Amino acid sequence: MDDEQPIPLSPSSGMSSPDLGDEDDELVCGPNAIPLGSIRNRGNSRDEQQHQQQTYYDGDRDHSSMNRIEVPQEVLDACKDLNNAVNEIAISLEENRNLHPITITLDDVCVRLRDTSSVVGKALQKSGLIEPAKQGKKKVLLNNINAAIKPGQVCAILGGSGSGKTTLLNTISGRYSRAEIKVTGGIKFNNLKPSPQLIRRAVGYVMQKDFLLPNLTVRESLQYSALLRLPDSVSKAEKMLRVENIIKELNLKDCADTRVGGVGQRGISGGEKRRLSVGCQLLTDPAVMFLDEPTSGLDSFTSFQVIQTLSFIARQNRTVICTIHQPRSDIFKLFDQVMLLSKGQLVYLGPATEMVNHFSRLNFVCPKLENPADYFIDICSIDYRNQALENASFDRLGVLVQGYHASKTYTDLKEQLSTANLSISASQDANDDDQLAIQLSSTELRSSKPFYISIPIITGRSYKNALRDVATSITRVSQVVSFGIMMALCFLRISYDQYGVQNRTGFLYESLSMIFIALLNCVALFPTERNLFYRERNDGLYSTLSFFISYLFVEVPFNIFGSLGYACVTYFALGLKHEAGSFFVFTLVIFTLLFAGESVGLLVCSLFYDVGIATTIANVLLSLFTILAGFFRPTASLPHVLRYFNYILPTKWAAEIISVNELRGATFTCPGSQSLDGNGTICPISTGEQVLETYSWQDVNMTHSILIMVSLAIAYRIVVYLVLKFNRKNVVL
Ligand SMILES: Nc1ncnc2c1ncn2[C@@H]1O[C@H](COP(=O)(O)OP(=O)(O)OP(=O)(O)O)[C@@H](O)[C@H]1O
Repeated sequence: MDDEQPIPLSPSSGMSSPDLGDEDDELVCGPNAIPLGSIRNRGNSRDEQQHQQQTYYDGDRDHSSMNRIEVPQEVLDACKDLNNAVNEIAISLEENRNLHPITITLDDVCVRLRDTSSVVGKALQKSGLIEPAKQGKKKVLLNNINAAIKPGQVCAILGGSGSGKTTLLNTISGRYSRAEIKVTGGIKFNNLKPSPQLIRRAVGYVMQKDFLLPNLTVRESLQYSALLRLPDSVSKAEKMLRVENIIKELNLKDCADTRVGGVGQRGISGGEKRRLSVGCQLLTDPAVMFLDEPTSGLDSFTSFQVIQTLSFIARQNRTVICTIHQPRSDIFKLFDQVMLLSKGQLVYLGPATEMVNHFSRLNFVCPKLENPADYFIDICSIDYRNQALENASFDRLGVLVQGYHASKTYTDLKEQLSTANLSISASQDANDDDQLAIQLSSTELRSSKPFYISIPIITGRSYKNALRDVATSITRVSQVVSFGIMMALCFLRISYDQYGVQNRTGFLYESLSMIFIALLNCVALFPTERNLFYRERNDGLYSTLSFFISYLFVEVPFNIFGSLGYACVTYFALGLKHEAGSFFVFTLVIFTLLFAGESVGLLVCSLFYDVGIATTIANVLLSLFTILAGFFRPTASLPHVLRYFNYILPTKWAAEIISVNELRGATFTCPGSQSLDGNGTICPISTGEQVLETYSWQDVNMTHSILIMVSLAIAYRIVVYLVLKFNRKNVVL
């Protein structure tokens, strides 16, 4: 490996930008002095390294003297020392980089959907009232897959839509729900049968979609990823060095300090995003990499570059498996092995270069000018346009599968698998996990970081991402404050006459809208963080609790600023009760409403992946929250079911607290026509208690209600935590 020559990552990289091993683009002094890739490419001789440094320094001195700038000898010495230290780390990292090659074998692997229909569902299906669910049919997703996938090669899983590519990739990488899917047969890594949990911790998996934080740069994304993925035994300097190395190896140098970008925000290109996602996984130097549709959504040139990158990383003794829809012909040539699937069956597994001959032997000759990948996928696909075409395509598939089973490639493979089987136990053994773990390097096996380490990292990352987006951050706080300004303009200087009664209750009711504002904010901002969290939790980087607490750390300050801003703007402009205690209670209620609204937002976003569905459901819920708060219909007059429901609404408690807070002890006048007697003596409402009585709030115990409101807000958040932790159904893998 040490003698490997660099492979240009793109056709252009060799021309316009320097190659991986290019001397000129390396810094001599600084944290990224000698990237690992370039050391490997040059060989590991320290003398050679020192010689190169000396040459550079000599050159530098000449240059300095040309410009008549005297660099003090101590500075040069210090620089040299620093550089040597960095090189020492780089060389030791490289020497420790001991990738253990992994061969993956699949032995009669079958994947079926479990019957997860409920008792009611089954009864309805039986009665014919509803269509039988796919699960109810125990659908076979993959049928008797046998394979051996070797290191140092790119194995591409090809097939039409729905042929089972992603299912196969997820099955091999241990990313499936046991409750939904039943896997039989042997999935072995170096003839060991590790548990899906160990596989998930050991392999790199790049999903179809890139989940990255839009306001971080490429370098920062990798740095945070390194801090989360690499074990604490690796020093921070080493982690950063790995990042620089990945930037270089994946040709991300030009965009290293560019923000990733997101919806409506310019950032790096789609291909660079893909490479960044690959880079995040490569940080732990995994011996096995899985990639689901790494070229999806990319133009053909960028797709080519991405597959070239995969070819490059596979040559570092890695086992690289990717699914791909329809590769163009020059991409097809980059694959070493191809697995062709149709309807969950293996139609071919072998070298890409052998495919044309194999299918020709079966009388399926690829036309000269046609892309072989297109041709092979076409002949395997099932044509459902009419019964005759469907039957014909199933017959053709039968011939292709039989032809593959009769081929020498298949016979050799079966022989290889049966020999391997003799030496291992048929069932998964805990020992296999231990043995495979020994074969993997210490950095390769990811383990969940304790919360006291992960929380500061995730929180720092979220803050950076949130504060960089100045417009969103300002909007987040100013939305609440702006609403306060609007309220202040509408209800400016509320008097203590009869109009003041209505204006007060109107303003207090409107203040409950805080719950909506928080919800809308959450639905707009949380999904990006959630998707990254799902991905990183799947990678086993940290726990739900760490994410949950770090989200609180980011959210609570925004809510504090927002509630204080709203209270300051409205309280004095409207002339509400001039008491410090009342101001504090009002602010606390607003804060709790924001917190509860955010909880509802988090809850629906955790339950429903689709933002549209989440928003609709949350809006319906929140309308109920405000309608049932008590301003329209007192709790006591509600039907029984709604009354109990009412008790678990923070808005009910918030409404009575802010009303009692403002109205208890208040007195109202009724000048002139506002009075019942016409001369201002008998007022329709003369005390705040009278107003409270109309809502049945006259006996409210403030301490009691505040405690319930705060407890409910906390309880909502705990429900959010439990849903985030246990509901993994909508998690996109
Ligand atoms: N959890 C599941 N529940 C129901 N059906 C499933 C499930 N997982 C996979 N399938 C079905 O299995 C088949 C294979 O799906 P898979 O996603 O593996 O196909 P694919 O080849 O990756 O397709 P595409 O290229 O369109 O992504 C499809 O018919 C799909 O509907």
